[in-house]
Amino acid sequence: MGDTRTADETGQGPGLPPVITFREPGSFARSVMAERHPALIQQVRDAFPYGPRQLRALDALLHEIAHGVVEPLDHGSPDRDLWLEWGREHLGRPWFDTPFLWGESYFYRRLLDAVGYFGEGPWRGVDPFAPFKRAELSGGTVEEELRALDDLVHLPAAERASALLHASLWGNRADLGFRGPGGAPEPAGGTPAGGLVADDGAALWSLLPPGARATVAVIADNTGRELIPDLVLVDHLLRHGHADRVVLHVKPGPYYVSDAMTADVADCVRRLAGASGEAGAIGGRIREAMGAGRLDVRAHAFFCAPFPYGRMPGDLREELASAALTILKGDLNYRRLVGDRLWPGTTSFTELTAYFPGPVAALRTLKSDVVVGLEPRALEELERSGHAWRTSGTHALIQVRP
Ligand SMILES: O=P(O)(O)OC[C@@]1(O)O[C@H](CO)[C@@H](O)[C@@H]1O
Repeated sequence: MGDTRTADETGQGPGLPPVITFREPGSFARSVMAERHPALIQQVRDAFPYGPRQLRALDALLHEIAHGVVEPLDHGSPDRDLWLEWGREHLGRPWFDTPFLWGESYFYRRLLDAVGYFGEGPWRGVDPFAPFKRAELSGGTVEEELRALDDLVHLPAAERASALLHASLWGNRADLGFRGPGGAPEPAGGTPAGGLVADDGAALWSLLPPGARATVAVIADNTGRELIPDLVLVDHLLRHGHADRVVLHVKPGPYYVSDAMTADVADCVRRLAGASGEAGAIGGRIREAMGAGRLDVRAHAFFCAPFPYGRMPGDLREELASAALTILKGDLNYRRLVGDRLWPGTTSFTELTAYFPGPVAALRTLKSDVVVGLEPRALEELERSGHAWRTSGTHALIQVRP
């Protein structure tokens, strides 16, 4: 069957670089659908004593991805109609023909259907990724990272601020979806292996002068080893007057394995508050800030939608417009911010994000092909390195559009 979709429907409009799909043999996106997703289905299958219904549904999803076409959500799924609309151009086609962003999002939504997350049965509301999140939170690496906070207490404020910003940035490297079979190995802990390919850290701090009574929005990404340093940074912003109020935006449901939901925020705050030393003190202050409404948690449905931020609904746009700065964490948020396309690396970050309702800072380790805003010389050097710098999580960036 020929492709009868219009340029608009495929996202391959004139003048724009192609939208990334799973089609390209050897591409990173293809490896996600061909290897990472099947491995994840297996991991979830192994982590729970599911009944025959869930097991059959997981096997069917696995088979559908490899051999079938994209099927709609189950009858009775609360958002079936919404996804019928969102998937108008993709349902009934092979999974590998869908855009990377849409197909990946829909995969996670289908996984939730398969395990009965929205169903009427006993598995309703049981996060299929909870065992992985829990193991990370109680592991030795988090323990070490919490203890390391004691070393920062005596640093001058500016140095501490910079260290905490970088901890939040590199926390994005600790991504549960990024490990295990089908995922690139997590770079060894400790110091980052690569460097920053862009560093607008100074511009970020200049947008948050102490005492400005600003609201800062943080669009969170992963829980655990990423959300903990995010919360530590939030504490610093509130404590040192860089922000008067912080709104932490999390996902309304399980997504991309380790993405933070409200329950995960609660677990991370509990983990911090239960620790000794500086970590415990930060945990106590975060609890207090939440109780006083100085740290608000929101879980807007759009954060699990398969679209770039250019399509954000009016209420979210209005909310972000009122922030002095939106800090946007992680790789997927970056893809959604600039558009999941094969942009030339030197495309202007400022121009691509001009639509965003207010000043925005992207904090992201590089874990997919999309990157913009690089200096031509830096890009040349990276390309010459022969290293998988775009996808391996060894490099990171801080990009700001004031
Ligand atoms: O948004 P995050 O947590 O930084 O990264 C999510 C991620 O691991 O998932 C996708 C592949 O599954 C990639 O685009 C990206 O690297």
